[in-house]
Amino acid sequence: MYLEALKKTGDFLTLTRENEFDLPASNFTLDNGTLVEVLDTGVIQFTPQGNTSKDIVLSSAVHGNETAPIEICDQLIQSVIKGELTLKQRVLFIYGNPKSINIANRFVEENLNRLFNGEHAKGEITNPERVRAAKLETYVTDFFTSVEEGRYRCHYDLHTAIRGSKNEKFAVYPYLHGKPWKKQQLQFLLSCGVNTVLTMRSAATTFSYFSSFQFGADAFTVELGQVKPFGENDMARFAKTKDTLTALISQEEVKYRDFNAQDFELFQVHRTINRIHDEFSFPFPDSAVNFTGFSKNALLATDGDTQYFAEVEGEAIIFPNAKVALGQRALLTVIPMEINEKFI
Ligand SMILES: O=C(O)CCC(=O)N[C@@H](CCC(=O)O)C(=O)O
Ligand SMILES: [Zn+2]
Repeated sequence: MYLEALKKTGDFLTLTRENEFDLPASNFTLDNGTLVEVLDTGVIQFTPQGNTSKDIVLSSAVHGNETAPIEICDQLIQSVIKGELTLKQRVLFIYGNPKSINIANRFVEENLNRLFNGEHAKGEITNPERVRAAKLETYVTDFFTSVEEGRYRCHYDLHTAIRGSKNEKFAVYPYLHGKPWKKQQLQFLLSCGVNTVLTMRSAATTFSYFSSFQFGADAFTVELGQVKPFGENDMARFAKTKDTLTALISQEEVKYRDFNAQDFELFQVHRTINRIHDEFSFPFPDSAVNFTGFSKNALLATDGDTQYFAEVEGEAIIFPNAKVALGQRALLTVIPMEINEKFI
């Protein structure tokens, strides 16, 4: 069995990579009383001894080539198992797509982050990502619902972006269906080094939307920088994120700075452009970074015979990707947004 090696090294990432699709469940208890439960490959749950008030999900490798978040979670998991970091809260760590880590690709057959909130079960298709999405939904559901109601829930799904970005770190706030946005969450993000937030205006099939919508968790997709292979991440650039996550899981209550609207750049999604045709292109080069703004009426994308033009002065591009599967999101555009009374 793998437990003896895991207890010694804390290296759950290697264990996950050696078992791309399945790993038998097992558990053990650390000297400090924390229960460690391996639920599956890439899924490990920690329950500290004594009272806890928060249920925290930290996911990475939903896209396998986004390595910096994987390295951050690897460091956190290792220090917990080695007894160097004592938890004060329940935590579920998830490496989303182990096989895609090994092949250093965004996904194996289908983008995992388009399969949550039940999307994995639609249609006749079966593939590794659909199977995994169903399992991950179950693990998260059990994690949030196996304890008494009313506890605090959050889920930070950590990513890095394909392109460079004017604003290096930014977070996607899933659509809240009219519920208020939380200033305290902006403060948490700022402490992570993330001062830029995009608010979504519609439901999605992302992992963060799933936890937000189904469980009322404070949930975000957090973009921490640009995609790089293992060994090429400058981990100093992620120190604030790692320190803030460490505090979140190892303290009873974390104090953030007082809220100041000027610390943030907020955007709202203006529109989503899906790729419908094989012939889909952007007029800008691959070097064009996220948050590049366009003049009103400038061409943004061409899909078959349809041309999309900027509708608003300064409309800015996020996640342009002309190679997505047909029917999927090829571009988001955003416009600035004020912090108003809908933030509490
Ligand atoms: O850089 C890119 O093109 C994609 C980076 C990435 O994986 N972003 C997430 C955002 C999810 C969300 O909208 O909350 C994704 O596309 O899945
Ligand atoms: Zn990603």
